[in-house]
Amino acid sequence: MSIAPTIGVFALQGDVREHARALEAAGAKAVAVRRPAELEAVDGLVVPGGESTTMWKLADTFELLEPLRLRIKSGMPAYGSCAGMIMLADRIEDGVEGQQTIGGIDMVVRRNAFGRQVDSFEADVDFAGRGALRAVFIRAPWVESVGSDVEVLARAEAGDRIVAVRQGPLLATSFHPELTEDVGVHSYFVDMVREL
Ligand SMILES: NC(=O)CC[C@H](N)C(=O)O
Repeated sequence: MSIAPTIGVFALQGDVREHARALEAAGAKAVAVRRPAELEAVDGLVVPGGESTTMWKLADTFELLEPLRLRIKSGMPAYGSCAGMIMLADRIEDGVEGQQTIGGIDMVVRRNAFGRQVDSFEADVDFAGRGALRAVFIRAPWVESVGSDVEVLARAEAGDRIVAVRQGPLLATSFHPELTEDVGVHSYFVDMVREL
């Protein structure tokens, strides 16, 4: 039996508790990450749903932005949902002026992309070929384009929109699996952390 990996949840903003619960249900030990020393101690990190502009500003103020970039550059597994997907994108569209991300995934993510049509909706998506998963979208971004090293794991809107991607140890979804009972995406991420 493998030991439970310790997975941090970026906890300066966002739906931290929901991710912690899903991670524990998927067999990990979840801890809150608010400072660089806490980041040092984790095997992987979740960046939750919330508001990416606030996350960026708080990460900068609490001197966590550079440590996050460094750990991701050195190969720490990370998973971002919704605002967290925006935070893991190398490039964003429709950000506020000067908005920065942690980066790591070679993709362009459009903020609030679905939001212009409807603020919030649910849909079944086929995640990583594992069959239908109920996906909750809340003022969600979509992935506008990806680099050649990025694997597309899920699409929505009849295949038109990329809503889940993976690049090596980095995973991102437009939707919020932490808001449903299905821990499939968190289990997939916990397995990624175990493998690395
Ligand atoms: N539910 C969410 O995480 C929404 C993301 C938000 N629209 C942002 O730009 O950060």
